[in-house]
Amino acid sequence: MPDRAATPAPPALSVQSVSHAYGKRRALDDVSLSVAKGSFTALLGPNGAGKTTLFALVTGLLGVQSGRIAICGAEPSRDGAAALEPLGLVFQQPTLDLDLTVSQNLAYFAALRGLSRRDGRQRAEDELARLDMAERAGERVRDLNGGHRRRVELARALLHEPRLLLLDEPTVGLDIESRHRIVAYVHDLARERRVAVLWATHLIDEVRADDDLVVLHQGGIAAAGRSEEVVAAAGADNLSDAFTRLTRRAPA
Ligand SMILES: Nc1ncnc2c1ncn2[C@@H]1O[C@H](COP(=O)(O)OP(=O)(O)OP(=O)(O)O)[C@@H](O)[C@H]1O
Repeated sequence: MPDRAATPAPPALSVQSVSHAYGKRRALDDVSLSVAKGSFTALLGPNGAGKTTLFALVTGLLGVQSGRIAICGAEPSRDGAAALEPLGLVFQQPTLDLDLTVSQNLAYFAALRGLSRRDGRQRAEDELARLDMAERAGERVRDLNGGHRRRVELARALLHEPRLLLLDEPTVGLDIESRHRIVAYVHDLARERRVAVLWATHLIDEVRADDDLVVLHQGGIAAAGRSEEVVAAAGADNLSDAFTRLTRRAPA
């Protein structure tokens, strides 16, 4: 009998040798990375590095041209939409219905995810409470500020208890306090609730020394590892210096 205990669980996200081109424009070139359960992995890259393209491939918005992408061991391109079930998403652009209340937005999404009304309501209450948003449940999204809207999007992404959470530049346009709050909340999610997080950003101060880090530049991986190790390997004093060194080459 094979020893099942000896088989390690697959990572929450595995990207192997993925390349992608828009016509002749190569956006990703042989990218490999993985995100383990409980890891906060920062995908750090300047504008145009390929972060959004990578997210579009992982979420199935773009078809995989070459390489392999697996979510908790299942490949959407091979296993179909069911492979996307462990995935929670916060897109770069807000996608809430402004004319619905917070609760209505969450109830709609819970139904899409197949939760019963009762479970959906309970999950929404739990996530809103964790985000200090319980008292806003009955307000129209249009009346919320940007930071509160982002918290609702985060609650929505967590309703079905995803094992892998992807966030594409989720703090763009937020004030400093709201940014810090979201950054801290998602770090806690990874550490305490063991969610695997892939956080795309171009903002260095969102990355902590003990985060896992992938530096993407011109469609390729310029460095990867524990953030403090990437800094040391680049011979830099801090992540800002390391990032400057690693992304010095001018865009092609
Ligand atoms: N639909 C498209 N058609 C053609 N080229 C594209 C398309 N989308 C992206 N690109 C190009 O692919 C490259 C990677 O873009 P991508 O949006 O993935 O980078 P990014 O790191 O997310 O940047 P940003 O932070 O500006 O969104 C860029 O050179 C971009 O111009």
